[in-house]
Amino acid sequence: MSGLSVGLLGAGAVGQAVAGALVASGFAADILVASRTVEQAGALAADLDDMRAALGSSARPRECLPRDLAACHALVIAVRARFTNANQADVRMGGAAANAPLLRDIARDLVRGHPGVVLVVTNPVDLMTRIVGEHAGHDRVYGVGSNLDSARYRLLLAHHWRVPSADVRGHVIGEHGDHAVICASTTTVAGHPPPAPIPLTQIRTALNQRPGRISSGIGRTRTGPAGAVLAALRHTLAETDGVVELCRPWRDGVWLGLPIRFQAGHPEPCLPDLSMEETTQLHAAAAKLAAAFTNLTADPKEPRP
Ligand SMILES: NC(=O)c1ccc[n+]([C@@H]2O[C@H](COP(=O)([O-])OP(=O)(O)OC[C@H]3O[C@@H](n4cnc5c(N)ncnc54)[C@H](O)[C@@H]3O)[C@@H](O)[C@H]2O)c1
Repeated sequence: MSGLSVGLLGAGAVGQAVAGALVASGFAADILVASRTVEQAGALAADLDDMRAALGSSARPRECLPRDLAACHALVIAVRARFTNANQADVRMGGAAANAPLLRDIARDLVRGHPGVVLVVTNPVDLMTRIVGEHAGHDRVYGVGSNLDSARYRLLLAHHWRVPSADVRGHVIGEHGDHAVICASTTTVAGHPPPAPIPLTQIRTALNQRPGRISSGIGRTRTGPAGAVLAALRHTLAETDGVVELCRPWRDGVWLGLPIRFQAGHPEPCLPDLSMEETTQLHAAAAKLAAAFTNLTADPKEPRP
């Protein structure tokens, strides 16, 4: 058990799964939960306490007000504004207008001056992470999403080739959404080029359909994202060295998913060599995110930082 404290804002599906993973893994000593209401936060803290007692874990979960998250080593933002998502395609973008003002307020009230790492989960995560990073003027803000896409990609390929998923190396970068870029040209299996061409269309379709398939069966995706948050915490808080795909600033101020190499918590982007097609796709993702961000900030309700 480390002496780390992790603050969680948002006690919904993802927040619950992240909190459960934190208690079960023993990653953090203190787990602080805040949400839209103190009742929600208190209910999750009580449920986590039951888990802690059943497991004999020494983690200390407790509810708090959002302002009490200010001193945590890491703050995980998994809130979602109330809205109905009418998007059939580009589903994550459907939350942009509703979530942006909420994230801007959180950036101003909680993230500005926060001493620790800040992980943003709220979708569309590349836009929301940029809002938080820019409005707070905080340089340790990361968005979680491309590492989940990458984990799913490696898993799908491992199933396809019937190899252990740990043998598959490869990244999904760019947007955590419809403009995700599969880095097929640098994907390897057990350190070698793939045994056969990657069935890109099939894999892309499976990646696109996976969240919807999970949500239609169990309501929301939750434990997959929780795993991605925990992996991000381990790297950003210097518990593990290695590469993880997270949303960070790229070119011209655009934030998108990139492989980041962490050494003792220090981040260094490490973009692999891209084929011409992958380069074109990454630029298209950046152009889409830049335009979407401009649209959001052009809204008079969403002033520029
Ligand atoms: N980046 C990823 O990989 C990924 C994966 C899954 C979900 N998500 C996103 O994460 C977000 C959360 O998803 P969910 O399924 O947990 O949603 P949810 O609706 O189940 O939970 C959202 C929680 O946020 C709380 N909340 C709302 N406004 C708040 C405020 N002002 N202060 C504090 N808490 C507030 C709500 O009370 C609720 O508990 C969504 O935007 C979702 O799209 C991202």
